[in-house]
Amino acid sequence: MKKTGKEDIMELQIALDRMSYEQCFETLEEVADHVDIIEVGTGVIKEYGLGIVRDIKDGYKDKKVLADIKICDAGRSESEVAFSYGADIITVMSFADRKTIMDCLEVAEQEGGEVVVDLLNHSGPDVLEMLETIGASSVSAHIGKDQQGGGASAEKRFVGLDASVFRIYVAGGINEDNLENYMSLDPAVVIVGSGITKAEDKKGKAARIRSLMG
Ligand SMILES: O=C(CO)[C@H](O)[C@H](O)COP(=O)(O)O
Repeated sequence: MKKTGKEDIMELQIALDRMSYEQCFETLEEVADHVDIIEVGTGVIKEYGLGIVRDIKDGYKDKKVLADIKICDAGRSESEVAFSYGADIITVMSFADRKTIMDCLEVAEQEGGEVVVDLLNHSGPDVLEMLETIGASSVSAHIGKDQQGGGASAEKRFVGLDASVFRIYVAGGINEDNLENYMSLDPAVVIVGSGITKAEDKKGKAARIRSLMG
């Protein structure tokens, strides 16, 4: 998949994290109409296995499903397995070996899928240059759960990240009140987890965030 430009419509990705199998489906029943991509979170996959990715894809065939498997080694086999369970998109960490990331990209190309390189804690100019060189087109400007509240803005944390080079996903404690802070990165995809899943009215919250995205 190649990078996208400003002509594309910004997409909303719901992140299903720290939830039971049943809660994932209950949440999707409420919010699916308002989201483009369903992320099956790392912890959910650790608890229920990749079978839940298959079950969600079976239930929501018209949505893209991202398996947030955060690959850091054995890129070829890990990505082959995730795609075989119906994932449309997988994740690999930017600190992984260049070969690991390249193998993920190669498998995705064969499968018609997408690889998002997660920039968590590792996003310097050398990293971005390497990713561009090897043909990675999607990256996630991700502020991790344990980094949130640190004060640094998304723009300051991801200096040099260019939306004309990469299809940018933004993630990390995003909600309707702070969404604006991430817009300077010119994202193609906004990832929201707890900002929707912890709300009383999840459907309303997803609709509101979607409307704020323009
Ligand atoms: O790991 C993630 C993305 O890679 C999380 O799913 C993402 O940070 C969204 O969750 P939250 O909005 O609750 O921070």
